[in-house]
Amino acid sequence: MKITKDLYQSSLALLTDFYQLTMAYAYWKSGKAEEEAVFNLFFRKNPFQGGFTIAAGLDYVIDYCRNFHFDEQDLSYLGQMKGKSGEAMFEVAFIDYLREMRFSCDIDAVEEGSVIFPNSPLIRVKGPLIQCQLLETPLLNITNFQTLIATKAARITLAAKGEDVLEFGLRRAQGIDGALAASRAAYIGGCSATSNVMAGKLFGIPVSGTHAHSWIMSFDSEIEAFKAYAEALPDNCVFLVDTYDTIKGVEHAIEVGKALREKGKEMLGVRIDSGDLAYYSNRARQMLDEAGFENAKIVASNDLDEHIMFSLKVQESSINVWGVGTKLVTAYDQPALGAVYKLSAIKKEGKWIPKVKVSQQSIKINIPGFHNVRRFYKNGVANADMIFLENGTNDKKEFLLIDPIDPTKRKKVGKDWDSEVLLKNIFVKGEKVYQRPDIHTIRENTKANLAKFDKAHKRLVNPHIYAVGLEETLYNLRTSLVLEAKAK
Ligand SMILES: Nc1ncnc2c1ncn2[C@@H]1O[C@H](COP(=O)(O)OP(=O)(O)OP(=O)(O)O)[C@@H](O)[C@H]1O
Ligand SMILES: O=P(O)(O)OC[C@H]1O[C@H](OP(=O)(O)OP(=O)(O)O)[C@H](O)[C@@H]1O
Ligand SMILES: O=C(O)c1cccnc1
Ligand SMILES: [Mg+2]
Repeated sequence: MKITKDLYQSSLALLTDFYQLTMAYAYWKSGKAEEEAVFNLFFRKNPFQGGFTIAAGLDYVIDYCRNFHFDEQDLSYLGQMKGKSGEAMFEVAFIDYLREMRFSCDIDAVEEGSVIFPNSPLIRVKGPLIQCQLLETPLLNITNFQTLIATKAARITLAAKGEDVLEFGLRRAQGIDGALAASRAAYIGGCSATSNVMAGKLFGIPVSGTHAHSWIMSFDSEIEAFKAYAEALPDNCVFLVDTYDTIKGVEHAIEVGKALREKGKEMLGVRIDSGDLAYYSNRARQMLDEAGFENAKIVASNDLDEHIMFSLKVQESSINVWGVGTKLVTAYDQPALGAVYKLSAIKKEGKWIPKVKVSQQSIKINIPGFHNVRRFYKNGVANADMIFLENGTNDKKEFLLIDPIDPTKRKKVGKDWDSEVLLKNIFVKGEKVYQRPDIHTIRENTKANLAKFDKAHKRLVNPHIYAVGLEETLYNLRTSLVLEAKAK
């Protein structure tokens, strides 16, 4: 995909918070830069008050890491930075160190399109402390947004119950980057196509589109406009019927549809963009069916989201293609996922030392150590996720999972149950070992992965909480580290 290279033609190493560089410098000065560390990227709450989250953004993360280096322009920019006293902020020897720095971390991550839950690691980075630190901001930037949008798209596609959702968000998206990443993530989440032509070109996403009111308004009458459009694009006729009067608009579409049919072409459908979408879609369906256009689709748009779509389904509307823009690509009801990136262990004299950040709020206490996630299935249905220490006691017959926030919530899973480990090897010592699936496969995986979960976790409001617990050994380690830290 090479989005970074195609868009910026340069290094993205400075796409970070300044404090990552001040820490990087201080790590280097104090001789800690090359100490080995492990960081985990995770979020604390499913977005949109939902019951699941869809991972996205790994492809960008891979490109970012592979391209990770400071080029001469970056270095001269850093070299000229001055502190308050007017002296150079960073020593020349540090700038030289950055020049030679090459990405050499191990990265394990859940694949794009995976169903994921709060507190589980999404990405685990192990490597020189300085590199792990510098990756914090860009990895969060990429993952927070794409995961959020893929999740919103998955909710919207669930509400569409198998019908096509077209992503129409470009005009309302958060800038150029936001639009491109949103179109990509929306496709991963389940949308069928985008109106964003550049996203189509860059990512290979199907592109689709109808026409706007301006097309109709540029003619003296609606019928003339439909006829001219049919003349120009006989294979792409979805007529927007609501510019003046939706019912008359459908009549005009039928008239032009009949003329098209005489030429051996078929009208694809109509689009309704205002008014009561349930009422008008049902009227349009009836009129189209009576005129022999049973296969013509009814596309609806106008500030749709999963809740309005759910309601339109309950109202038995006849909409069968959903155009969704603003509320999808801006993640309208929750503008950030809130994922974080925390140090969980550091190696001292060849030994991993687990680390916790203590907080008054137990939700903010991170999970220490070198951990991974295992998903257990019962009769093919996902049952619980276990966060466990990779080098811990994993040879038990059954595992006790303890909720990281409320330790009274516990659950047992059998070792012999079907299960899979969610973090996959992506990079080993800076070398990519992961074969990226193409974007269509990722989209299919999202659908297949969601199908493994009970519908109680997928309902739009008040979902049943899916169990994610710390394996007992890890829970005990975390508790003892917290008590130890509090005693300090
Ligand atoms: N039957 C329906 N049930 C629930 N929501 C609906 C229904 N029909 C339309 N909506 C939604 O109600 C909102 C209507 O918004 P608004 O009043 O701004 O549009 P409008 O007046 O119909 O059209 P416009 O202002 O674009 O001409 C939209 O979000 C739309 O998706
Ligand atoms: O409503 P969204 O989910 O964002 O979908 C995209 C919208 O963009 C277009 O019109 P635009 O909103 O530009 O103009 P309009 O609202 O006046 O129709 C289109 O007709 C949709 O209404
Ligand atoms: O193709 C469409 O119908 C379209 C594209 C962008 C925004 N609204 C509608
Ligand atoms: Mg609009």
